[in-house]
Amino acid sequence: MEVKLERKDAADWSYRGEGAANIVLAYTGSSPAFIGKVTRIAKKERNGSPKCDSNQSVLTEEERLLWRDVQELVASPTKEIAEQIYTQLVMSPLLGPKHVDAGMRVPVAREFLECVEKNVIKQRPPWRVDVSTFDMERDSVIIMSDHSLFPGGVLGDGSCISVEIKPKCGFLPLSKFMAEGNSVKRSTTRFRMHQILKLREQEERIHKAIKDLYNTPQNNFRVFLNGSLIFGGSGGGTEKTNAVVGKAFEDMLEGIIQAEDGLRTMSFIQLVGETVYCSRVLDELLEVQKFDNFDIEGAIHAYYNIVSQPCAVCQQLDEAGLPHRCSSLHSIHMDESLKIVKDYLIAATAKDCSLMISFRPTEDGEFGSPYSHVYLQSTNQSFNYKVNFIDLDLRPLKKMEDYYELDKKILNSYSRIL
Ligand SMILES: O=P(O)(O)O[C@@H]1[C@@H](OP(=O)(O)O)[C@H](OP(=O)(O)O)[C@H](O)[C@H](OP(=O)(O)O)[C@H]1OP(=O)(O)O
Ligand SMILES: Nc1ncnc2c1ncn2[C@@H]1O[C@H](COP(=O)(O)OP(=O)(O)OP(=O)(O)O)[C@@H](O)[C@H]1O
Ligand SMILES: [Zn+2]
Repeated sequence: MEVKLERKDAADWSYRGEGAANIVLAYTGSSPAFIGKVTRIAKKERNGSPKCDSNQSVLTEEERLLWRDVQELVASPTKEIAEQIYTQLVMSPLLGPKHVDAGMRVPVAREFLECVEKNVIKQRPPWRVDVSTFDMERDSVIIMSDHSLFPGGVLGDGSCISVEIKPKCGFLPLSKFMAEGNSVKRSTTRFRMHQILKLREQEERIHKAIKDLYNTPQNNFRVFLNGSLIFGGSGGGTEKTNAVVGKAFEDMLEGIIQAEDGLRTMSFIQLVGETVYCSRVLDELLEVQKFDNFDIEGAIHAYYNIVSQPCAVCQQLDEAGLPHRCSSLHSIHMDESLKIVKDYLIAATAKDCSLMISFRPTEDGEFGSPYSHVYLQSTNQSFNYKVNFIDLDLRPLKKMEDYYELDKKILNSYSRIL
């Protein structure tokens, strides 16, 4: 596409949401090229380095080794291109191309980014504004389909309702490289244990705002009606939102779920459950999450092999006199280390991505729709649905050290409540 987003285009983009690394804006203008699209713009830490430093070379030497069988990724001249190629060539074949949209890159003027940043600042959660801002060094952004809508927009009176689910890790690790003292990992999910740590850190930080913890469903579940958030927070975490609750949510479902007052929310939840089940999309995701079959307690040793540094973990375990079987991981072939870490990082992407599932009531006599169908027995209704994975970003190799530290922190915090 031969367009560049300039300052004059900024007014056509409105805030949709954000995570730790990107801000997402929805198009509200009238250019046919952008109708039904969102843009995903990289952020950088305020007063710090970008989440992805655009001045750094795209991949480090070790990362180029790790991804050597994906030549296009290794040869990517910019981070945006690398991200897009990773989604397209690594994650999409694993999760199914039908459910993955790598988007397209569109050049942007710095003035566009500056102007959009000013326009949306009031809608951003203050705690995200405090830590991150737009990365003004970027010269392109990703444009992709708005997965909370069906292409072609809202049909007739038919509304489109979407849910966003961040499932996180769906299996319990079995790796023999996990320390005996950490056996709780075999029976309790990381998600559950991590919530305890987050709650503790949150409590320590914002004691006075404790009631927000009850009122907001973090970043694991959101609902959009015709592209507007109606349940859940827009920026992740525990911020207050304008989204509706309880009775108001029930009322909003009126045009979509044909159930009696008071029963629509339950039917809607049934619809989501049924779709997740029959699309089998979580099974596909789980398979990719299971690429992590050494657990971070095993994979970290392969990481030290790759970066050719003495293993800080073995050193600590030895100094503490803790028995472990990890030394054997330092005598494996380099190719094996590369495979362990590559698979771990692919699994990390799959453990953090989200799913967007959109529904619209099936039109009478509709034939040849490219979308799948689901039948909601409780209301005798049929819906078209589509499923998309979002946020399939490449993890930097260096993050292996953070993963190991966070794992320890989660276990320490959990052991305090046992
Ligand atoms: O480590 P986790 O499980 O806390 O996941 C991080 C997410 O936290 P949450 O889902 O809220 O627990 C975190 O999400 P939030 O900032 O909490 O919205 C990010 O998605 C982070 O990814 P990135 O490395 O910044 O691209 C995620 O980091 P990765 O582990 O996926 O690298
Ligand atoms: N293609 C899309 N269509 C509709 N909404 C989207 C799309 N992509 C992202 N969003 C919305 O924007 C939010 C932020 O996007 P995304 O998860 O990609 O950000 P991120 O910073 O990469 O997240 P993370 O914190 O996991 O790193 C999503 O939670 C979702 O609500
Ligand atoms: Zn080691």
